[in-house]
Amino acid sequence: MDKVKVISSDESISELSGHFKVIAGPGAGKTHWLVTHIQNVLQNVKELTAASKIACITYTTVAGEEIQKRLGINQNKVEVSTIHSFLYANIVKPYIYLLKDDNGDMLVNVEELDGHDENIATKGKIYVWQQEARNGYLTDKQKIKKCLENLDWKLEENGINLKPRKPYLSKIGRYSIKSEELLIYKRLFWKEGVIHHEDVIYFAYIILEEYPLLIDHIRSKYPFVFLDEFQDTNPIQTEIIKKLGNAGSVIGVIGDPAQSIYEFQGASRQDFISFSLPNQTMYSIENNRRCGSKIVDFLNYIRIGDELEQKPLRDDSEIDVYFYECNEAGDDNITRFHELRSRFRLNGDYCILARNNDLVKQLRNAEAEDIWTSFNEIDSNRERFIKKMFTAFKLVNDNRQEAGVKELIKIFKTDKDGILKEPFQEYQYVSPVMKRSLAVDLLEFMACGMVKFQDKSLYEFYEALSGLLKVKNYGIKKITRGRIKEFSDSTSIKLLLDNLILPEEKSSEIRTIHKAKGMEFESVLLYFSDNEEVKRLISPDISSEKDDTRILYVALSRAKDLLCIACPPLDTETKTILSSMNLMEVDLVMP
Ligand SMILES: Nc1ncnc2c1ncn2[C@@H]1O[C@H](COP(=O)(O)OP(=O)(O)OP(=O)(O)O)[C@@H](O)[C@H]1O
Repeated sequence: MDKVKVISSDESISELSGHFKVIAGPGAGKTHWLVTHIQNVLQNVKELTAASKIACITYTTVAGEEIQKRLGINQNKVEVSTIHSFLYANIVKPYIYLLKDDNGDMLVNVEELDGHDENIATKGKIYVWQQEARNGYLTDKQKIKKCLENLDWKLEENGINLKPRKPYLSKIGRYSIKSEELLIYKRLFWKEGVIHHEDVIYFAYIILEEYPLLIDHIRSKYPFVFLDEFQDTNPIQTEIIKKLGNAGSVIGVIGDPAQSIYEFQGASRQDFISFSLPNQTMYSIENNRRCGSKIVDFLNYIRIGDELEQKPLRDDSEIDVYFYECNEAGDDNITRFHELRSRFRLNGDYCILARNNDLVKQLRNAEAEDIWTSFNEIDSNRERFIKKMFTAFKLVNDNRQEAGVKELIKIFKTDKDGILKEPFQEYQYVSPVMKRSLAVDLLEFMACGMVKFQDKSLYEFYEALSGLLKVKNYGIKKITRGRIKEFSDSTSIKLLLDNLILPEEKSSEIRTIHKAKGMEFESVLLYFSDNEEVKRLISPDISSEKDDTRILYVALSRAKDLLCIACPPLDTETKTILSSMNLMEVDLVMP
């Protein structure tokens, strides 16, 4: 095995022109190290020319924004982006026109292509698909929808195949949906210029396979490519990065195998562990600068069996790890966590974490029913339009102004001549500059009016919006009758906002564990909905093929000072075991 050099997050490495891999646990300072390393490369290497840049790939846009901020927003020699944005901008957008279908036509409608989007299996889409795939004998529409909305590309020995994320999803009654049929579904979207998030990686791979000379072009544009959170890379992405490395770019990957939590998207901790390029140097950072010492001890217990044991560096935080019992998600359970925070005079940021979106909704007291799916079923154009508006509103509330404006600009979807699409009225032209100006107007409209609209209906909001756009000489189609009228009359703005959970949220206090990846909070409450989670806490398996223990580990390691776990009712034996693990029960110690 390669020799691993132990470094600290303050330590620069001297070899700047070779491939490297850094393995470090939570709170080790990986981001801090990466930013320093980039600065080091900028100052000291000669491979960077006027025409080339460092690519810094982060897992989320929020993480990228943080790195960009630390580098300085004017730092234009570094391109910070997610892997999807990087591959889209450098490979897919400029070269997808090269890919042809069996008839020699372009595989994707390039004129309509505008970023990537969800592939929502509406009733209309399923109908057209069944006509084209001649599989009208499949009757369970719910199952069909679930399968079509869970497709992903898998790298297998015979190439890349399109499959549902779980094999059982392709079983509809006594039939199985075949992969050719799934491709027909994808092509329906591609013909409209809509490519899915996962299609970006697929297309990038296929383009580079068919046109290998392009790799040299990308290598010369990006002589250095650094990837953070590489434990969650998917195999196709890994292959693309290897191609770049073998072509001559210096590849540096950073991550923690114990925090690999995207198995459902094809990531595996083993891929990170075995990722290797010629003469790659391995480093590890063993310190934990984030968490108090008792939390680090507890994290080491969960990580047992792994090579890395963390050393706590903070000597100013010695709060125990706590647990308490609760019946179900609700305000009461959260109140006890806040009591504990005030007992320790912790009034900084906090986060309440749960395993999935349904639990998050319960904890937020939001409706579990998916109101946005119903909206989409009834009127997908208006749903897209309103969803993007509300997403932008939430982004701005999260202090992400530029991301909010970008999101809003997307509601002005046009054809190649700049003519707006539904729900805008026909024959209205909009220029790119005008789109931005309208986006800013809409943001202002929401910033000033959203509080007043909270309890109003979607219909009233839409009417007010229509009035605003009219003043700017743009019209959206009126809602007059039918199911959309009923839906918009009976749905409040508050309900829509509460049920809109963004893929990345910076400031929401209650979120899924996956959305807390890479973040830290003064206090963390981890909410367990069933006893299986407690069993996992007692008998963790960090190296398992399944992600469960690692998801738990990611959650626990977000806490800087206070870590508390809310469990379902426990039997005496379990409580005794938890105490022997140095977990303190809140009721017993609270006054
Ligand atoms: N050299 C350093 N000096 C002072 N503080 C540091 C240093 N390195 C990191 N930190 C602080 O330690 C904390 C953890 O750092 P960071 O978020 O980079 O960890 P990480 O390794 O990316 O963790 P995770 O894997 O959990 O995302 C942050 O609050 C960061 O500001």
